[in-house]
Amino acid sequence: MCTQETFRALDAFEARSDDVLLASYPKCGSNWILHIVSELIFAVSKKKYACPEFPVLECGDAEKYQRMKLFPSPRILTTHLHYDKLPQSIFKNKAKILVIFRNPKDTAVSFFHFHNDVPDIPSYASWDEFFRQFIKGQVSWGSYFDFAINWNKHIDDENVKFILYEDLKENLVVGIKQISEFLGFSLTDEQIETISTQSTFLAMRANSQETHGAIGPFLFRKGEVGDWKRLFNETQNQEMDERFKECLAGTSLGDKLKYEAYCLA
Ligand SMILES: Nc1ncnc2c1ncn2[C@@H]1O[C@H](COP(=O)(O)OS(=O)(=O)O)[C@@H](OP(=O)(O)O)[C@H]1O
Repeated sequence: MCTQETFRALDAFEARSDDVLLASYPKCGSNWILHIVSELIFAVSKKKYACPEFPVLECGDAEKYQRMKLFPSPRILTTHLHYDKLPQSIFKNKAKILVIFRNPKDTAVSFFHFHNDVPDIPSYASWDEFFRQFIKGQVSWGSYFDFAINWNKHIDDENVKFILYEDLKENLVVGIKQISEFLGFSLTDEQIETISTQSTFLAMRANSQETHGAIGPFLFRKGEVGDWKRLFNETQNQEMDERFKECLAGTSLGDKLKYEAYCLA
């Protein structure tokens, strides 16, 4: 899905100031935010947002970026690339960036199920095997913690807004309002309510075959906070807690992730 040619071509990708980039480690909720931002754009422009390309910026053939030059604005781009691998034009041209984070334990569990549920991607022998690789950062798109450490340095950057999956679960209306304000949109409370109703897990899962094809039900699997409790054993909990402490405790992002609330049993 990410060839060397595509990566080389990506370096020359020309971002626009009205592009919206959704940056996240895999399984942190990028399809959720993509849906919300698409609906916000629809509410303000009355034009259904349709992306003719697979939305993940780094996936696809090397000619993809040429074709993308023809897309009307605003374009929504998603990426799982680490900060230092993003094309420079995103920063130079001041595209808006939403960075989506989710607690590392639920992220790992979601990632494991995705690998083992979806027929066309490699599966792991067991959860224990996946956990070992996840902690070492030897999974697709690398280490969750490296991704987080890099983004933590940019949490206060202009044109960047961090969103927490768990905050959205707690209060979707407030979350959508914040995203809308960050993007400079002005919507009524009623419009925000409508988008919120269409963006719940149940609503998105019910539509998932239509919106995402056969992969839909795997992508919209459970949508819960705390699912990690079913898979993590005591040693794995300790290992993840240690890693969090080493990498993120006391940082701005570490505080924002509310690890105590969401990751301690
Ligand atoms: N509306 C809504 N509400 C709550 N949770 C939601 C929603 N939409 C997607 N999800 C959950 O997000 C997880 C998938 O993350 P991504 O979309 O980032 O996956 S991917 O990396 O692009 O494959 C995956 O998490 P798990 O269910 O825990 O596996 C999805 O269910």
